[in-house]
Amino acid sequence: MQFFANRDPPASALISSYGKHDIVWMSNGPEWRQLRKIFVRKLMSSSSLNAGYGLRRQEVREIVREVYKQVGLPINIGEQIFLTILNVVMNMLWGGSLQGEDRKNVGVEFRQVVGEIVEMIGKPNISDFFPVLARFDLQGIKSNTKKLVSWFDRIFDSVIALRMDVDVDDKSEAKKENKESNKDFLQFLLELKNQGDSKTSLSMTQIKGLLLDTVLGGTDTTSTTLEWAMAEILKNPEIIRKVQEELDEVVGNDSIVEESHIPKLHYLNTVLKETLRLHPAVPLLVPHCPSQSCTVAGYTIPEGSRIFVNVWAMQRDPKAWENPLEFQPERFLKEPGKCDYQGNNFQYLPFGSGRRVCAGISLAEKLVAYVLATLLHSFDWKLPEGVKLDLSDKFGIILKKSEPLVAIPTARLSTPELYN
Ligand code: HEM
Repeated sequence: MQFFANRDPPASALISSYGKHDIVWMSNGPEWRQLRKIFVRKLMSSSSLNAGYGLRRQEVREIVREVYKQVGLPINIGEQIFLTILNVVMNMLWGGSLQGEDRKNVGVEFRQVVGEIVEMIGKPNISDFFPVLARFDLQGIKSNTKKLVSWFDRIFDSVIALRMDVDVDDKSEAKKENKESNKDFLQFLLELKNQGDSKTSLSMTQIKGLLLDTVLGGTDTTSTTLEWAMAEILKNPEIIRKVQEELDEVVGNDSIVEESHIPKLHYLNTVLKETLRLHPAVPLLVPHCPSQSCTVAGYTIPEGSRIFVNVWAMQRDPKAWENPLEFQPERFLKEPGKCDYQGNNFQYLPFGSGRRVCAGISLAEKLVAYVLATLLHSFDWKLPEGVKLDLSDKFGIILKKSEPLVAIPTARLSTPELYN
């Protein structure tokens, strides 16, 4: 329903969206359509995703090398996965990634700042419920969010300044040609800013809004989903056996997983669907806001209300799902077409539905499956001695595990060269 395509950002999100100059929080209208079109066409089209495979592959090989170095030791899986996803996202945005010591040190700081911003956006804020109190910022949510966003702002300023410097210095034909074929998202956005007409031009604020959307929307969601998937798999030895059997059949244990294998990994794909059913990364979606009063199932929804769609509860509803609390990937094998990620079935909406459906589904689907397949194909996993698996969650706009998942990897491929 198009009435529901609006947003009503809380005070914290007004800051993290540079004043609604981004895709996630901007109201439905021509400016939002333009930003979303740029994002989807430039970053999420099949040709862009195919062109970016080399970079994703490089980062996935890096996590394999990192984990291999720590075989036999307990590792924080969510942290490792976050660093990989962050590098993939940064590569797409401005062609940079964190390597060596920075991968760990700066990457961990990034994770902390992303986590804190997400926490500020999800935290109930008195200023949102009683606008007369907004200027007092009683819980310090606005001032905290400002501090966190300025951390990102400094990074964006420095990559943008560097890019502009390079542009001024370097106008040679060869370099221009090279740049044309390797244009990353930032380059494309800066060109739109400089060359676009009044309809297509972008402001610097919108550019930063798009960068922050991609970092915030793309990293914590995907890495949290992967951490849940690994936790559910570790709890169910029969599931890990089936996934590895399929991997050995499709990939073989003298070879490495490639993204082209993913469509053939039917069982693994159902494991991901089931993970997103029980642990939807964004359990209440991003709040919607009807642009006019309307009636839904006999209830009047007044214009301007803030609507939370509880997909967490819908995806556990016993009227819609058999044994809803059990992790049973097979349920998706019975009717493979029944639940897609586009929100066509209202019992299953992990990415939302309609106009404001997640703009990053095509990347999320590829990346999550590729990382999970690689981790389970390259390693066996077990919990440290005496540790009990904890599957409780922590409320927030992103539904995270309350305790980080720590597990011990063992190598399972035929030769050490496959870990290079
Ligand atoms: C498993 C991973 C992911 C999940 C579960 C997820 C889920 C969601 C959900 C539920 C929404 C809100 C939909 C609504 O309000 O109806 C959303 C919006 C959005 N997501 Fe994702 N997401 C994921 C990954 C990504 C990635 C990788 C990116 C980009 C790199 C991304 C970018 C966005 C953007 C830009 C929006 C705002 C769309 C709009 O308001 O028009 N997401 N996502």
